[in-house]
Amino acid sequence: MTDSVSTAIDSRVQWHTCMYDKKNYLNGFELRYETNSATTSTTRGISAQPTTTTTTTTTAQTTNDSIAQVESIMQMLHDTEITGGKDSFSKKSNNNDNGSDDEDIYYNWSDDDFISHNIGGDDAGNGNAAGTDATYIQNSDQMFESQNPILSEEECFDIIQEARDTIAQGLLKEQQEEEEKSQQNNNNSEQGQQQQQQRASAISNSQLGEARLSNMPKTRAWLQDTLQSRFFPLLKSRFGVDDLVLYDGLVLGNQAPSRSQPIHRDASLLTLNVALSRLEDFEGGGTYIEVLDDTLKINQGHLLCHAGSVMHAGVGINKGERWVFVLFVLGESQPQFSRRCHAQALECIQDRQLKQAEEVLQTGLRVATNDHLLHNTMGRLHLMRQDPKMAIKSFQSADNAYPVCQKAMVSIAQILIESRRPRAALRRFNLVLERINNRDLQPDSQMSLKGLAFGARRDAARCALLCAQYNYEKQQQQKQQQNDDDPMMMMEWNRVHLAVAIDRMKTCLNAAPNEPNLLGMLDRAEFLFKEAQQ
Ligand SMILES: O=C(O)CCC(=O)C(=O)O
Ligand SMILES: [Fe+2]
Repeated sequence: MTDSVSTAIDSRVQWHTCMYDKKNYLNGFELRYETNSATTSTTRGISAQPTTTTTTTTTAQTTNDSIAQVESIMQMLHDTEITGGKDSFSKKSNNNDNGSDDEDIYYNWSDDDFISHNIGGDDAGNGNAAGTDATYIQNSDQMFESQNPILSEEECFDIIQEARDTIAQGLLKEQQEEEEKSQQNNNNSEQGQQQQQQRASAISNSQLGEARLSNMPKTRAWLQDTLQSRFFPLLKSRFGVDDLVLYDGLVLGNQAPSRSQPIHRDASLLTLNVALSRLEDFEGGGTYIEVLDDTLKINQGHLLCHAGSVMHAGVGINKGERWVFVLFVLGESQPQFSRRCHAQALECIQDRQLKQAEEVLQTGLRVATNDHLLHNTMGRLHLMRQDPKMAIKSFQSADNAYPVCQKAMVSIAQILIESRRPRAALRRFNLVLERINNRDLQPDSQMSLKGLAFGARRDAARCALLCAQYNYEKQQQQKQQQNDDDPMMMMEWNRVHLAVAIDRMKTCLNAAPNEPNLLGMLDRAEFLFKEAQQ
């Protein structure tokens, strides 16, 4: 186990030293985005998995030794990031190469400088909204938004400018490499020339993307001062931590139309998000906070900061351009074992090293019993091993830890459908839809919520239809046999549940008019409903 984990770690360490290598770069991108990974496709994927590795479905016993090993590897990763962060971003003496002679102001932040958003879950402590590292920071159940700009218009402009150049250079480099490759293939052919023209126009359209701080020397130099004078004191004033190290940062640029990010937690203890564009520069956008089910939109130069483990997503825009500056900050004495274990487990799963993945997940759960992402991924792992019972247990733990997200409960319902238990599945879908409470039908609701609710309504209706059909057939048989067991009860069930199911199908048809499956289901449900009324 240790070997494979070490190999994976080597490749991640390498990623930090080689930021623009595309493969590793994407790898890092995925690590930054730890999403609620229990999805429908995972459930459907069961039959596609090789069966040779699925014979042992028992839970591997994690020994104290392997826990210690995993923990020491995670600690090593943390130390590497801390050292890397200090090397890249800490202030060097006489370093003022950002062209500005201004003495920066050492702000004294007070509560009045911020609007705070309570993300603490419900009164019973459910929700785990600030994540498992919350105990390390004060006010972890709050997100803070600055009342005033933290960066000047000029500073925002300069950062965007450098990010644009960095992204364009990256694209250019990529395209040159591709050109070299394709030139070898179709030297001077007409097709080759056409491709070159297409590439040239792609550059002039200034495709946006993300620029990493490691490729932005000017912004990095400017940050060495600004971190100490503005950002770290600000974070200390809000979260009471003073062993902060900037580990990584990016400038994200979106051009309309752009899609929302997946809901994720960051690879950070604390995250700073500074708006570089003015609100009037785009439509849509903002940062969606899952536990609030709300999108926070801040104006140019303003800042939003939160525990990295708060589930959130940058929202797509439908007009204009939106730039944000995101800084990922670590606490030197907080190695964040659980999120590191999760990231590691995802890599092991990707490499189909399921046993290793389980060991790492179990180690994470030892230190963070309430980490919903660890439970979710454990559920996925059980499904890959064709162990639906254990999967349901893990998804249930994920749901208990973070009932804000409905994906774990939907996964349970889907497992129950596959196990031919539509009535039990329907109860889970009902719970999901009760919790969503039609929020997805609001005009500004998130696409991900819309998608999840659409699926839950459709599948709930399908389950109700299956049960109603069963009741109907039973009633018909009993009529023939003149054996009056209790058809009234069954018809009462059909009346109540089909009415709800028909309503749900109609709601789905509003979003997907003329969808043939839904129309067929609706037809059948209306017939059964009429029969139940007689
Ligand atoms: O676009 C935003 O507001 C959020 C960006 C973000 O969450 C990220 O890049 O990790
Ligand atoms: Fe993020």
